[in-house]
Amino acid sequence: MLDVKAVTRMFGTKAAVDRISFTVDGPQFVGIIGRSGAGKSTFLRMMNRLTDATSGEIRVDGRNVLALKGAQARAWQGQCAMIFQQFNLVPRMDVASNVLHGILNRRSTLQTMFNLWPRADILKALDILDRLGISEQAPKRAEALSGGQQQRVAIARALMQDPKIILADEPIASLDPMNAQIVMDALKQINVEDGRMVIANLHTLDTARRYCDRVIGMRDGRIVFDGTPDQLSTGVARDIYGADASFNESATSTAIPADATADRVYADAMLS
Ligand SMILES: Nc1ncnc2c1ncn2[C@@H]1O[C@H](COP(=O)(O)OP(=O)(O)OP(=O)(O)O)[C@@H](O)[C@H]1O
Repeated sequence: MLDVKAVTRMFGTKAAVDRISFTVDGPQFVGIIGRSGAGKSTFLRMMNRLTDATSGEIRVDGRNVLALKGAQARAWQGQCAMIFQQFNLVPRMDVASNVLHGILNRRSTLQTMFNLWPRADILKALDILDRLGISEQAPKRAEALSGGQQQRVAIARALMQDPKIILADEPIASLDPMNAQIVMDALKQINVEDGRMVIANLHTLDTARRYCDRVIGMRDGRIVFDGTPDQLSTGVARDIYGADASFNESATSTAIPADATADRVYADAMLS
């Protein structure tokens, strides 16, 4: 489904991403970890075509999305929706309109100017907000919501595009542990229930271990680990982060309570 082949991005003489290759066969939840500057954001931005690659290919269902131009590139951006650490909502606009803006590029300028949305789209937006547990926030301004709620609005806006792939660049880095867990649960739910691939840059090991099917570790633009959460030992993590023997995992933790009860509730929710 996804085939990343020798993708490189140079900034001057420095390779921010250096010939990375990997394949993902199904709709997995993939976490990318690594210290600041490892190249994680640059990779996601290339995949979404916000940044051009210097060389390489990213094939999705056989098509090299890095070669798409103009309208085709914009259509691809709709199929791999991106969510960001800082939510990127329009703060003074109501929540429902923010969600509807996910399909802005499918509408005429006139419709947009008069804020005219087809009834079916409005109902779809409300359904998505309901699914994410925030439908009662629909009429409020986005800026009036908590960070966790705003990130769920951003996820709703992404879902409005009906994307195949969701790219999440440090989606919980600005959130407290409780909201971080709610947002990660929402992403996992979308991954499992809808079969959409999620690729998330994560800054904490415990989150990667808990939510991902597969973890890719980057260091200095290269992939230095590619495996399952079980294989992500402290020694491997130390390598990825380029740390010495004093490396302490808790330094990369958001301290989301990972106790047995929370895990069980989550597993039950997934199975029901
Ligand atoms: N527009 C740019 N111009 C020049 N250098 C850049 C640019 N964007 C990124 N870089 C450099 O590329 C390297 C990778 O940056 P990138 O943001 O992808 O890393 P990251 O792993 O996402 O880190 P962080 O978690 O801090 O965002 C860094 O050395 C960064 O300084």
